[in-house]
Amino acid sequence: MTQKVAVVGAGKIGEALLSGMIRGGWSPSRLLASARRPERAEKLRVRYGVECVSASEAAKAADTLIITVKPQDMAGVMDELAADVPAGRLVISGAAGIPTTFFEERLTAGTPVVRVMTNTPALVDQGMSVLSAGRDAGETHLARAEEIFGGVGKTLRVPESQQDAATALSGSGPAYLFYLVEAMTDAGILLGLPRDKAHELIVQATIGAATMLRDSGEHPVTLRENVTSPAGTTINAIRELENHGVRAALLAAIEAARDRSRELASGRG
Ligand SMILES: NC(=O)C1=CN([C@@H]2O[C@H](COP(=O)(O)OP(=O)(O)OC[C@H]3O[C@@H](n4cnc5c(N)ncnc54)[C@H](O)[C@@H]3O)[C@@H](O)[C@H]2O)C=CC1
Ligand SMILES: O=C(O)[C@@H]1CCC=N1
Repeated sequence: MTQKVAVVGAGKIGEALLSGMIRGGWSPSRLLASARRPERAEKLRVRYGVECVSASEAAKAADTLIITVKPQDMAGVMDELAADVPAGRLVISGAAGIPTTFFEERLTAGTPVVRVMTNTPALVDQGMSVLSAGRDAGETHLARAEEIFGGVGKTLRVPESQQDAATALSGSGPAYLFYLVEAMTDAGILLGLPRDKAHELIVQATIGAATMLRDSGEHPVTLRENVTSPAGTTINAIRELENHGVRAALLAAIEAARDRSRELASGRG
């Protein structure tokens, strides 16, 4: 396949994708990157052997153009490159909130657009990428996006109406889990453990629990019940979590993330 893929906005997510594609066997000669800062471009060149060009050059050369700039920068980038995207090329947006119509309105009529919400575990090939087709994108375009994002983890197709919810759950999800690990490590400190030991205990418990969630086929409630002995230690902790409204806090937090995604869509930066 001679397809060329360009990543415009090679920050955290853009770099995760580029590095994942290279780990997955893509030749750097089939990849292009566009970064705003020259030192960033140089770093990508040295680290991955990927050629760095302007956004508009990337748009002209790529069969598939992936745009991973911040939602607030998306209008500016599209002003810069939309006219340079040849008809029929695939445009993939990795931005939170921004709907496919935003791109369709700015690109040549009929340009296929796919919206993807990935997450930072893509850096370790454990990403979760949620894909939706825009008006003019079909099976081949979704399959091409899946080929790229599937190299750095799992993919799932959803209707675009579910993208803001997916963003709140799996896009932001790693941050909530890191936050929990951080708070649980503090709890270890409170109980007198050294920080490095508390960290190690929680990280391994997290990896073990995540593996069970993925591989055991059991419902999370069953897995939790299996830990929770009658008159044991765990139920005391669960009572405190309920007393402090942790479940309600998570519902409210994830709803707030969904709402922010909607705000970004309406241009409220
Ligand atoms: N960080 C995360 O966990 C996730 C982020 N996203 C989405 O990915 C997108 C990127 O997020 P991050 O990678 O975290 O941000 P970032 O700030 O690390 O990367 C964005 C990059 O785009 C570059 N950029 C801005 N304008 C440019 C232009 N005109 N030409 C070339 N490069 C330009 C910036 O210099 C920066 O390096 C956002 O839209 C965000 O909503 C999606 C899923 C997860
Ligand atoms: O916080 C954000 O806006 C981005 C989108 C999902 C994860 N990080």
